Amino acid sequence: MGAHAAPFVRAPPPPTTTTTTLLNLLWLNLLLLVLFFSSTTVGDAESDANALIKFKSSLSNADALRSWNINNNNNDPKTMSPCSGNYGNWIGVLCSEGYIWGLQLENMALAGDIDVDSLLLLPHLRTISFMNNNFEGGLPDFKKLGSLKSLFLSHNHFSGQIPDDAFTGMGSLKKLYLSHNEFTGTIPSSVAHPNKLLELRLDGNRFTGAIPDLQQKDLKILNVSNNELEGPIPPTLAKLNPTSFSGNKDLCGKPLDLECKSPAVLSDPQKSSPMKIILIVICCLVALAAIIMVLIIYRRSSMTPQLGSSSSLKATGLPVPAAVVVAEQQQYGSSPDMSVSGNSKRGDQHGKLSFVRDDRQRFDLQDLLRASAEVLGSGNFGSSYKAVLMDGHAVVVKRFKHMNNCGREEFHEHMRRLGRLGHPNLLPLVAYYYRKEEKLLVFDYVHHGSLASHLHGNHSAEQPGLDWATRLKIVKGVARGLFYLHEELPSLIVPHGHLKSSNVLLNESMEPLLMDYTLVPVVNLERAQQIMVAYKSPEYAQQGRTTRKTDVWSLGILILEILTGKFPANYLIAQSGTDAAELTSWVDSIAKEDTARVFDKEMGTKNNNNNIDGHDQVGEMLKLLKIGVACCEEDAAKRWDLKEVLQKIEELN
Ligand SMILES: Nc1ncnc2c1ncn2[C@@H]1O[C@H](COP(=O)(O)OP(=O)(O)OP(=O)(O)O)[C@@H](O)[C@H]1O
Repeated sequence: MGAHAAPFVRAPPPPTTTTTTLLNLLWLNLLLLVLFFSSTTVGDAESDANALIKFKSSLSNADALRSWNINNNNNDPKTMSPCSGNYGNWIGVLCSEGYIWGLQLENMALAGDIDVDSLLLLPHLRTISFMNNNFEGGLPDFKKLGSLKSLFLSHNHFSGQIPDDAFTGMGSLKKLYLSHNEFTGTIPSSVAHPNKLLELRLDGNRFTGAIPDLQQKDLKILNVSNNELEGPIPPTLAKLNPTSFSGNKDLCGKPLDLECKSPAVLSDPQKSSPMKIILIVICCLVALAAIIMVLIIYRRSSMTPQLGSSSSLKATGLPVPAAVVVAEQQQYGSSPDMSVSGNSKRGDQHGKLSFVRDDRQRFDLQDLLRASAEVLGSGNFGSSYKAVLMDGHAVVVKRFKHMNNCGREEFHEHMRRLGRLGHPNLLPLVAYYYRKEEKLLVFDYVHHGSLASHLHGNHSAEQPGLDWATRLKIVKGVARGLFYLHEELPSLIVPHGHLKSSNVLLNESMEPLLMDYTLVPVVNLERAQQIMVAYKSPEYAQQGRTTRKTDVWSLGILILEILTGKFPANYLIAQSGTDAAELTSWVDSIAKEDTARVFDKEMGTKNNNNNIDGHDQVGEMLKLLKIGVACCEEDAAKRWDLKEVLQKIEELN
């Protein structure tokens, strides 16, 4: 018997008085420790819950916060506490390891007072979003929350002058969104204080005066458009996009094409007043002409019958664009009901789309339905339509039919979570519409089509075959987008879940954009198991489970498809829930293939001798092939993790 097994077989010697005392002390300490920890966790949860209840009590319309309730009807201790680990039991509460780190109370028609003092009782709170509500009055005193990292207050009715020191001491603030409120007066100079500021949005208010001298080096997004600002743009902002400054009274300097007048001219009232009067008269005339034009256009459009209204307008519903009806009739043989009833209780009332992004122009379902539309295709979840809005902007509306097991709040929450994501290789969600039986998700239209069509479609001058450099760029972009999803969504087992070549779109510079990502939590499980790529993985086939490495496996299949130009066998049999064995043998056949024949001929093969970059192209292609095969390792435990895969892909030339 091994030495360390001895205590279990040999009876311990009778304890002496000293050992008994020591043992008792040890037990006491242990007990105290356990009591201390349990009391702090319970205590924390309790005080967090109380803080939130206090916060809620100052709101005047908090119907949406019904789940914020300590005396929960069913007395379920889990839902009586705001957090369980990383999961928020109460709506809009973002949790990490049992602590509240964020409040995301958007689109909830909230109004009343924002009681910042009660939020002070949440020591881990770092991000607050009250976007798209009905809050009014002056800016609450958020500077009390000195460790806040993000503050999103856009699309409310906050008004009045913001105190100049409103953001003093908020050294950790990275994102500040105050767009589309009714703030007046000058922009507080304290916005220049948070030196970590990355994003500042003040557009759509009535700020006057000059833009303060923002010195933040890392400022990535600044938008002060559509205010009443004037004067020179600080030189530190000269490299930003001119649209960030458009729609103001009298801004000048770079990046605008307007030179600033010399101070002498500006300060001489004698010289400037006649000029000003002439300008004001011209502006009034232009505004009058514009109003008349708008009225004429409005009258005309209201007299024109709506497209498709006769075929599908229901008592509470909305019409379908005629183009869609015709296209769908051709596709299905009959016209499916595309009308969307507006009988829900909240943000989606009256056919309203819920926007998850602040940087997009708003439109509603009516605009979509009035738009010229075309059916793009019919996927496994439903159909996708392209709609060109009145301003020429093209969007894609995707109908999802297999999400009806997902509750309203769960869905809203998930969509808001998707709305927070932002990466150059992710197709961003713009807006969504919730109805029990079907959901609409709105994305930007991407002109260059999908990777699948580039790899397997007919090639022409407009769409030539993809060369090696482009394929490598695509692989890198896909891996980066996927890694970002994994980093941002640590609590999800399969952050993408449906990675395949038809779900990778290409923009005009051939950068890949991932789409149909992060849908596993809202798609009905049965449907997900039938069609989603994650459920075709070897681990799901063998053990009935997916893991964090399941997306790595899908990436492997995609890499092999990109390199060989061959379509993975079992995707051809859509919806059949085929077993993973087919894909495994597809991978095996590629791994065993003669290297001279395995690569898609269309990408050409250059070696050291004729490659101007001095890179051995075939050598690099072989390295990527090895990475692809390694990602497809059947045993998930042995499979590389995504970080490792990304590192290896980034090393390729
Ligand atoms: N935002 C977009 N821009 C351009 N084309 C798009 C966009 N979204 C989808 N498409 C195209 O519309 C077609 C239908 O897409 P959809 O996502 O409905 O089906 P799928 O990707 O083929 O299958 P699945 O439902 O399994 O994802 C595809 O050809 C796709 O490339």
